[in-house]
Amino acid sequence: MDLEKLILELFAVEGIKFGNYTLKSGIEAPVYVDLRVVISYPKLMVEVSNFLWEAAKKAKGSFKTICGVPYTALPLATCISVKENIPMLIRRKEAKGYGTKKLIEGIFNEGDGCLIIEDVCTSGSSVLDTVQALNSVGIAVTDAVVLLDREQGAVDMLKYENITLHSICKLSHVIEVLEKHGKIDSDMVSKVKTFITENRFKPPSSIDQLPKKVLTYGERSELCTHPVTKELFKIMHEKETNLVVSADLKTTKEVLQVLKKIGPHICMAKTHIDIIEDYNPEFVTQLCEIAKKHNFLLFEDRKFADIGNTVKLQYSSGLYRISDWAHVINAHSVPGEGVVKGLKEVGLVKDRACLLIAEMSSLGNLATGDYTVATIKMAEENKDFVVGFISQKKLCDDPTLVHMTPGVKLECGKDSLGQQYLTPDEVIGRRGSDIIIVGRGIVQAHDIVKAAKAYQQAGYLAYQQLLP
Ligand SMILES: O=c1ccn([C@@H]2O[C@H](COP(=O)(O)O)[C@@H](O)[C@H]2O)c(=O)[nH]1
Repeated sequence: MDLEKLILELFAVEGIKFGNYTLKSGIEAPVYVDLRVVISYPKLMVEVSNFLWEAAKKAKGSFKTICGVPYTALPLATCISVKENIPMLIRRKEAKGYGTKKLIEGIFNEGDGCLIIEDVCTSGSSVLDTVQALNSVGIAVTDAVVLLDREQGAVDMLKYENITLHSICKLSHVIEVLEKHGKIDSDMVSKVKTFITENRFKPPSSIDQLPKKVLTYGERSELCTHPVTKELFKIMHEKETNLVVSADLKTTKEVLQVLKKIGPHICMAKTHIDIIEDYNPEFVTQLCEIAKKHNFLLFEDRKFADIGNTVKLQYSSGLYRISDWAHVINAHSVPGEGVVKGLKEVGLVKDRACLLIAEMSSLGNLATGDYTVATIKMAEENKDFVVGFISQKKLCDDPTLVHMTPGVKLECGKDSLGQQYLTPDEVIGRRGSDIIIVGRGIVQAHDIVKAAKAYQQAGYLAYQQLLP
């Protein structure tokens, strides 16, 4: 079967449909691709998998196994595995809560290469989720093959993560073939073409794409109009640090002791106030005194995630009265813009600031793809209060928005509960984030001052190397 015939068959079984569709992201689209239908047409499924295997021959990296992106590509990978006698791995969407708790099923050795099999790519985020799961158990991925590339940014997004995407056909070719065979008219062709160009996901800035002149923290402070970011960049510039410590300790004494010792090396201290067992208002008074003395800001990592009215109360009232002392708080965007509006009603008059959680460091988290894109938009539309992101990389080029990255240690790795660590050099130097957030790497160190200095130096050096 040639490619043209394959496209016509996929259209005939309604794997590709035209009309008005609302996509998962809420975007209205004139075309809908749902290749789940192929499992009902075994011969077609075999044809699709043959095409995928042909594309796999273009892979530059070597691979010993293949892995289909769940769920639609699982049967396609199975067909290839059986026909080509190549071992397969299965990625569980959630690690089992019982038995072996494996995230990746199948036999492999650390360092093995794996080829990703996918049916359709839009932003590439589903492929990336599978890559991350494989990487977390030591499997390397360099290439992915996909039947249909919707041409909405997946190639660039994956390239940014060092994955080469090989597609069998692109959406623009599909519509040309269908028009040629009288299946759709020219109006539909131009609608789909417009849709493709207007709905492209942009990859985050990589180091090669950073503006030629990287602004210094001092210059960024000058550009900021929000008092918190103005102050934060000024502190970072003056103290020569992009380090935030996460003081995740259970007693007021421990938190205060740590901050007294490492205060000179940080630009901000992050708390989880509800971890503290002997909380009292006097603690906050002392916290503020230390912050003032050592010139750092306070960030309560409360991760608000409720309707506007509730977060307003949680922020202003209760035992902790967070808005009275925390310069910065953060929120999930999952409830919609109401969460920002509610927090803003409390925080704006006090010159407080909010970060939106656009990405997370933990394995298998859902803050990816369209969710991250929508979160960036929410931040950009609320810049009077939202001053940046919790993210794993730089997400937008606006120098007045700050990117803060948790999950940092001097060596890459993970903990037993899904936390994933990147190095300061990777986070600041390669991924273009502004701030490293370090918890256990410092507070559980034998010598916390020595550890804080090491993180301060590593983070700041990575930043300096970006400067012209
Ligand atoms: O995606 C996220 C968001 C927040 N955190 C928080 O950062 C620290 C990290 O602590 P480590 O000891 O360095 O792992 C912790 O307070 C988390 O709640 C995160 O890790 N990932």
